[in-house]
Parts: sequence; structure tokens; C-alpha cells
Amino acid sequence: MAPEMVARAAAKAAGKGKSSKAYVTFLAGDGDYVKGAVGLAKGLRKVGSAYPMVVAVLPDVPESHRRLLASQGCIIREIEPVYPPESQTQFAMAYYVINYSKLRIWEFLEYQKMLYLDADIQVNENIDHLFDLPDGHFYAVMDCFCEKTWSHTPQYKIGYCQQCPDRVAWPTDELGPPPSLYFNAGMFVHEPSIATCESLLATLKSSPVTPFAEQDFLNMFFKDIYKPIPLIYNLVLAMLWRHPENVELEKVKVVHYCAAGSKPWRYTGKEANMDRQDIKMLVKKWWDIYNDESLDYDGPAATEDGVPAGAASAAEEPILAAVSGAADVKYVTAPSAA
Ligand SMILES: O=c1ccn([C@@H]2O[C@H](COP(=O)(O)OP(=O)(O)O[C@H]3O[C@H](CO)[C@H](O)[C@H](O)[C@H]3O)[C@@H](O)[C@H]2O)c(=O)[nH]1
Ligand SMILES: O[C@H]1[C@H](O)[C@@H](O)[C@H](O)[C@@H](O)[C@H]1O
Ligand SMILES: [Mn+2]
Repeated sequence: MAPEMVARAAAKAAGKGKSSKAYVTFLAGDGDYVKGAVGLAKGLRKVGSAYPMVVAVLPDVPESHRRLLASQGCIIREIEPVYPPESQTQFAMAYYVINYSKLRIWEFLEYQKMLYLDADIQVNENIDHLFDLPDGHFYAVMDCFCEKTWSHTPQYKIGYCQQCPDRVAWPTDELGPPPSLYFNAGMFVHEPSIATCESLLATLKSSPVTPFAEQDFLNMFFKDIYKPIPLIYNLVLAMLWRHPENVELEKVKVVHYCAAGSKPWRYTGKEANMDRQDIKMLVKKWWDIYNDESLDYDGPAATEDGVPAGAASAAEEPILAAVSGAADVKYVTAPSAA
């Protein structure tokens, strides 16, 4: 084991310091995304995650939703909204504007590393090993450009997608060099840091506001340190019908219910591509976790500073066990766009 790991584990075992790794999700408003966050907390428990789940809540999240999440073992952290610069931009979805507030999670300095998951994500398997990826990079899964939400982009217009870069060659003569690899910002590994946070917020002030809001912004900001990880860590559902040859569903560890009509708590099956066996199976899987009372949190309530008692000690084991696990994740080799 690396000496710093030993030191960290020993400090924690002695009860000093707080858990330095955590999952984090983001919650805004008084709508039904709280169900997603509850489902995610239960899903993480089901797969035996050793790290706590923080919920970064905007001020408009009602007290009753905060209590519900705390009763599910979540650590509630209120964040201040982040507003993008004034602009006339049309977002791909109107509510994407609130997602700039996600940048506040870089302020959570009590954590050395965090794994961000959208509230419309569920885990099929334990992914704690992602915390042990080497520092200094931004890890996330490559997005797909084939859905209508991308219709504003040159990629969509010419039928180019980084998931199958050979289908349509990038027309360098007309459009210049191919775009950098682009990640979906529903799942990523990041290291909180005040310097990074300040730089993110300062850069945002002079950045254009674009259709995918903070997702476009994060892609721009982290493009030099972005490392793609395999799509099993964030299955964007459209991959199932756009690039089925790339998906081995039984290996998928993280499912992102982001396709239009796929949020399990709103699912009707009527929207395009929703009347499929694989989607129905995944929606059922989400509900099975959400409804499973044996997965309800029964530990001690969160303490005043938001740390659930026992979370720090629970976090020790993976640190001790991490030594060999971390290296297991293979990066995706960047496909050539040419
Ligand atoms: O009313 C809302 C809307 C959104 N959210 C939070 O914001 C996240 C993002 O919203 P969606 O999951 O509905 O968005 P998509 O997955 O379609 O969007 C994708 O693009 C967005 C662009 O802003 C973000 O980057 C997002 O993380 C990424 O997955 C939600 O999961 C949830 O955590 C709320 O809490 N309440
Ligand atoms: O983040 C967005 C969102 O999840 C959309 O639903 C999807 O079509 C896009 O590919 C993705 O970039
Ligand atoms: Mn999402």
C-alpha cells in the first residue's frame, strides 16, 4: 500500500479527519427528482458502497425533501446557485440553466475526491474503485451525438458521432480539426479544490452560454485532462438504440435514465424508443430498488455538521482494499475522428 494511503487510513481509524471520499448528487426545486436521489441512495447501499452520499441542494429544495434524504442516510449540503452570464441562448432543455450550480461541488473541500452522479442515475454494481483512479484527471464517459437534443450541432447535422467515428468521417476541410472528445456530465470523478472552483467560476463569467449548459462548459474547461472511461460507468440510454454494437448491457454498472421519457418515476412507455424490453427491464430494476424497504437507511442520523456518524469508519475498508483495485479501470483509447 502506498504510504499516503496507510497514513490516511490510520488517521481515520484514529477518528481524526473526515471521510475524504464521497458520492455527490445535485438537487434543485420541489419536484420529483428527489425520488431519483432517494433511489440512488438506496442503490448505492444495495451494492455495498462504503462511501457516504452527499446531496448538494439549492435553497429551493423544501425542508421535507431534505429530511427525507437525511432519513436515507444522505448528507445534505446547501449550495448557492450559480447563474450563467446573461445571454439569449436556447438550452437544449430549459431547466439546464440550474445545472451551472453543480460547479459548487468543487467547494466541498472536506472531500479529497468525489464521484458525481445525476439524480436520474442508478448503480447496478459497486463502483467504489473509481475513487482510486490516479489524481489529476477528469474521468467521465463519452457522450453520444445522435439524439435530437443534439440537432443544433454540426456533429448531428453531418451524422458524426464519436461513438462510431468511422461512420461519417469528420470533414476537416470544411469544419476544421475534429472536436475534442466530449463527455456526458451526468457522472464524473472530480477533486474538490478552492483554486479549481475559483477558476471555474471566473472562467464561466467570460464563457458563452451554450445549449448543454454546464456540460458544455465542463467539457471546455477540462478538455486537456479529460480521460474517457468505459461506457459501463454511465450508460446513456440512447446508446441502446443508437450504438447497440457498443453496449454489453449485462456488464453495465451505472445506468443514466437521461433519454426523453425514461425517468423511471415518470415512465409511461409511450415516448419514442421507450416501448422496448431493455428499457422496461431497466425501469423495473430502478423501481425494485426504490421500493425495497430492506434498503432503507437504519443507521444513526446525520450529525450537525452533516456527517453521518459511522461514515468515516465505513470508508476505511476500500482505502485498505483499494491498492490493487484502482488499476482495474482501463481508459478508453480515443477513437480517431479522421
Ligand atoms: O428539476 C430538476 C432538474 C434537474 N435536477 C438535477 O439536475 C440533474 C440534471 O438533469 P437531468 O438529469 O434531467 O438532465 P440530463 O441527464 O438530460 O442532462 C445532462 O445534461 C445536463 C446539461 O445541463 C447536465 O449536464 C446533466 O448532468 C447531464 O446528465 C438531475 O439528474 C438532477 O440531479 C433537479 O434536481 N431538479
Ligand atoms: O446530457 C445530455 C442529455 O443527457 C441528453 O438527454 C442526451 O441526449 C445527450 O446526449 C446528453 O449530452
Ligand atoms: Mn441526468
